[in-house]
Parts: sequence; C-alpha cells; structure tokens
Amino acid sequence: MIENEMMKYGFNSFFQKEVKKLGLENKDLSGLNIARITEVHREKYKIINKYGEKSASLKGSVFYNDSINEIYPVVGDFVMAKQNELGEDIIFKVLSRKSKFSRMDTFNSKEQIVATNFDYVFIVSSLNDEFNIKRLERYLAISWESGATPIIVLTKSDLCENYDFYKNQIDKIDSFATVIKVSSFTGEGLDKLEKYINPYETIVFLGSSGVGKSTLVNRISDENIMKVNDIRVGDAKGKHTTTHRQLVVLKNGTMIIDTPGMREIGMWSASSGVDKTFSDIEEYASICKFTNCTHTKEPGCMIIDALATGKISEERWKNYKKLKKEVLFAKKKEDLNLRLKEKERRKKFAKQIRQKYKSVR
Ligand SMILES: Nc1nc2c(ncn2[C@@H]2O[C@H](COP(=O)(O)OP(=O)(O)OP(=O)(O)O)[C@@H](O)[C@H]2O)c(=O)[nH]1
Ligand SMILES: [Zn+2]
Repeated sequence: MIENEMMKYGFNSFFQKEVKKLGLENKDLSGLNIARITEVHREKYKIINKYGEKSASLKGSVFYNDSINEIYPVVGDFVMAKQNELGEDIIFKVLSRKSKFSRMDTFNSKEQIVATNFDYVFIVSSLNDEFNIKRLERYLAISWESGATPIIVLTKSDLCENYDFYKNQIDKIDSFATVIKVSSFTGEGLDKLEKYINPYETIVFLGSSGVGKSTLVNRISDENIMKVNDIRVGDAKGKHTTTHRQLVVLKNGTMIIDTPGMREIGMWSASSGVDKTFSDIEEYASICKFTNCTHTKEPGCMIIDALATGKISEERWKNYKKLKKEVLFAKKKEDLNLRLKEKERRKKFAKQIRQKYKSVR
C-alpha cells in the first residue's frame, strides 16, 4: 500500500516501514487509510487524509479495552483510520513516532505527549533582555532529545547592536546547533531561515511569550496565521487568545504545530527559577521538623502551619507543587539524556583505544 497522497503531509519512508510492520495484508487493519492528526479536542479529532479534512473518533474497542498498551493520538501523529462516508472516520491505530515532545501531567503524574513527528524545533529567543542562556540550554536539551533538529532563531535583530555578546554565549553551550539571527520587521536573516522551511516538513516553535514567534510565522508564511500579541499596558482585556488550528499547513506546504501543550513546555523550561519565585515557601519547608517532610501530615510541618494560618495561600502552594514536579520531571529526563551521552562517549573512547592497540600490534 503506497499512499503517495499523504507524502505532502509528511508521510515518508519511516512511517511506510511502520505500516509494513503492522502487517496489514492479513489483519483486520486492512482497508484503512493513513491520516494525520491536525487537532485534538478531548475525545474528538480532526484529521487530514487523501480526501481532505475530516472529523474522527477512536475505535472504542481498540483504545478503551486495551488502554494500557494503546497509544492515544496527539497532534502530528500519523494514524490508520477507517473512512466513514456518513460521519466521523474511525481511528484504529497510531503509528510509531519519529519525534515527540512531552510534559509532565501533574494531575495524574503521567507523561503527556504534546506534539509529534516534527522535523525541526525552532528555538526562538529575542536579542534583548529576554535572552536567557540557561533557558536556551534547556530548550536545546529537550529539542535534541525530541528526535528532531533544533534551529536557534534569534529574533528582533533590528533592536540589537551587540549580537556577538549573545552568539558567544550560545557557542559555549552548543557548537552544533544552527543559529540564525532574524528580524521580522526588516526581513534580515529570513532567507537563511528559509532553508529549514520546506514543503512536506513540520516545524514546532519553542520560546517564551513575546519573543516574536507569531510575527515570524506570519512573516514567513505571508499569511495571518497566528495572532500577534501586542501587549498593551492598561488594556483591561489583556491578551485575548483566539483559538486557531493546531497543525497548520502553510501555502508553501510546510506544516507548523502549535498546541497549548507546546506553549506549556516553553513555560516549564523557563521555570527553573522556581525556587526564587517561591523563596518564602522554600523557607518554611526548610524549617519543618523532619528534613524529609512531605508536608502532608507530619507533626511540626511548617508548611501545614503556614497554610492553616494563611501565611501561604492554598493557590500558591498548589502552583508551587505543580512547578516543582514539572521541573523535577524535566530534570530527570535531562539526567537520562546526559547518562546516554556519557555512555556513547565511553564507547567511542574504548573503540579508539582498541584501534590504537591493533595498529601497534
Ligand atoms: N522590533 C521588533 N519587534 C518584533 C519583531 N517581531 C515581533 N516583534 C514584536 O514583539 C511583540 C510580540 O510578538 P509576538 O509575535 O506576538 O510574540 P509571540 O512569541 O508569538 O508571543 P506569544 O504569542 O505570547 O507566545 C509584538 O509587539 C511584535 O510586534 C521584530 O523582528 N522586531
Ligand atoms: Zn513540612
């Protein structure tokens, strides 16, 4: 089964192999179409397949009865779905992912995948005070780990007079990643960026609010795809977010994934300053009677005391716990990544030694 029509949505030999592995010839999965998930709304999905856009839902007997082993679809996934002329298509199977971003779902302590099968991560940072090398380092770590290729995009170059100051810091932490400086206003650097904005490929964006992601997308696509937030002081309404597509196909055929989950990833990576923001809470915690206090029921717990007397609000305590958990999760993933890298390095080293030894003999 060759689904050439789906190539323009990023279906390639990697997924072709995955389909083969399923052995569709002799299974009840035959007769299904390949589709890509473009939106997820609770249990409802928007998909795109060779016939166009459709709504879809999960094949209940597959996903609910076997929920431990079944992967649920998220935006970017390729799925096998049954065409249903009368209503929603039915999703039977999610194909293995080529790349993914996940975050910690603090509600049930589970990994939550927020975007999949993207080719590039545009790590966006503006060339001004917002620039934060620690945050960039985190973004780089999770991007390399995602399976995609990170591209560091430094925005608002029209405002910057000391580019080298920023570039030098990046060179110190990562000499592999591509760095491109751009201005959506003057157009500087957009030609260099274009090399990574190709038909059939998918891009995700990582970056704090206000660095110019939406402006950049609108500029490179020459369309008004994303809402630009002009943050006005004293605007009572503040930022109003319009709901927009989660996977967008630009005119040139490039796809962009932008989901609320992606935005949150950008946020927790920025939240390494959690201790500073919550220094009062950390202080109470540090004087609990037991050093390994879980702040749930222990006698002499200063957090419980501070909550009871209103010195810390429930709201702040909840936020603190949430952030703490997410940072911990991110850290764990980073540690694992480091361990793998170290293993790789040692293997290489051992090989070099062996070769040296051989040539001496
Ligand atoms: N000087 C300058 N300003 C820019 C540039 N690009 C964007 N801006 C401004 O930066 C502000 C934020 O831009 P957005 O595109 O909304 O930023 P964003 O990263 O999408 O922000 P969120 O949607 O909150 O994540 C706006 O006022 C833009 O006009 C640029 O190249 N140069
Ligand atoms: Zn305590």
